[in-house]
Amino acid sequence: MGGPFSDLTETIFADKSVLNESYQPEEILERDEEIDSFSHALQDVLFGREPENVFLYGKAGLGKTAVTKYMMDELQSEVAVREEANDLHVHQVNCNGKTLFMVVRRLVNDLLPDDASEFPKRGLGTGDAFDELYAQLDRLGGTHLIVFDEIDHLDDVNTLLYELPRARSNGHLTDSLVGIIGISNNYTFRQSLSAKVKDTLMETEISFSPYDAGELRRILHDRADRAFIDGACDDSAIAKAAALSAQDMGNARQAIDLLRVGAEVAERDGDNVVSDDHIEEARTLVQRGRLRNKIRDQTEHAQYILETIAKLDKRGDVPARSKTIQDGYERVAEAYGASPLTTLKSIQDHLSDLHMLGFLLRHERNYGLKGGQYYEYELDLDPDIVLETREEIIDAAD
Ligand SMILES: Nc1ncnc2c1ncn2[C@@H]1O[C@H](COP(=O)(O)OP(=O)(O)OP(=O)(O)O)[C@@H](O)[C@H]1O
Repeated sequence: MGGPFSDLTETIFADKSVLNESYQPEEILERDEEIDSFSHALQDVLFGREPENVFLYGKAGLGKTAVTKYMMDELQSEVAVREEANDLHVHQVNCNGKTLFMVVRRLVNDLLPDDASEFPKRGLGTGDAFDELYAQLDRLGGTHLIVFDEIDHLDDVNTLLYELPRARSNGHLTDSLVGIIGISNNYTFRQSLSAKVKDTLMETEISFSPYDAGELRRILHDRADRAFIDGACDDSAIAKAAALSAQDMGNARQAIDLLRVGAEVAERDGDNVVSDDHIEEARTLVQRGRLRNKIRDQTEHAQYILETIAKLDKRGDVPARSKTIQDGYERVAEAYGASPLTTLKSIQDHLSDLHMLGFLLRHERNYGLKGGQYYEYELDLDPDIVLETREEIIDAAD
């Protein structure tokens, strides 16, 4: 008798890692113009001059990170064979959830020699961290490109963008050159900068637009050729994954996810070719996965409220008024041993946030002759997803 794995003799994958999030494609497709502007902005690096600052804008999954990584690798190889070019150092920091001090400190710690002690978390200020950063950049010398991912999340971004580009002219840097690469999902980021920074920040802006179905098809074909053994993926499956993602934000990450999950479904079913049907099933699974993550990201009380509305939904008691939801919410919170928020207003604020985030539908009602209005709410997603996700969270906490 065979064990649980003994039936698994065949696989449709030649190299499944090609479909992983961490895979860096050797070739970037369909982004020639963006790569062109990027090379222009950075060309000074090859001549030992200070590069322009570069800001990349675009929604999720449009290739900003992949293009940046590709450009940095290409620039490194080119610098290696150019006499006029300085040594090139590339540093990367994600700004999400960090203060300016934390970001500068992170850069300092990445730059410090291995045997040096870390820059302290407490006791020194942002100015000290900048001084140490300049000292380390100069110690290493050469050209430094610093990639600030999710730069729009940084508090006090104006100080960063005022300080760093001027470090040389202000005499803080003498032996090194520095260029900033900022990545942001938010197209209005530039408008939010102070006038002083806007006027003086010399930068090239590159905006990444959503991929259309044809572009996504070519990106997926290229991946599929590497990921699958010959003939293991129908062209129509690729066209379907591309079309679905093009309709929904033109996100390449989503398209690749659909292909990977579709292939897993095919494997699970013992089919040796990935077809449209597998992609269709993958669509539901990927959507559910995304919703689960979105629910997990909510605060504890917002999750209690979602759970309450899911339970009301199962009983057929929706749409429901905020007072009804509050009553149910109090029971749910207490069942988890939490003290419920006490005011109706705080529940209404949560309901309004959850509506804005797309979890809830909101219906405006009138009191009739008395005049005045109120709202009723119901879930805009399958209540089972909410209840299952809550169970998973509780099980994991046990
Ligand atoms: N033009 C492309 N050619 C090949 N692969 C691509 C291309 N664009 C995106 N990808 C792939 O799609 C996925 C998402 O791309 P990437 O991480 O670069 O997006 P992003 O714009 O940085 O999004 P986010 O803001 O969510 O980080 C990655 O796996 C990446 O390799």
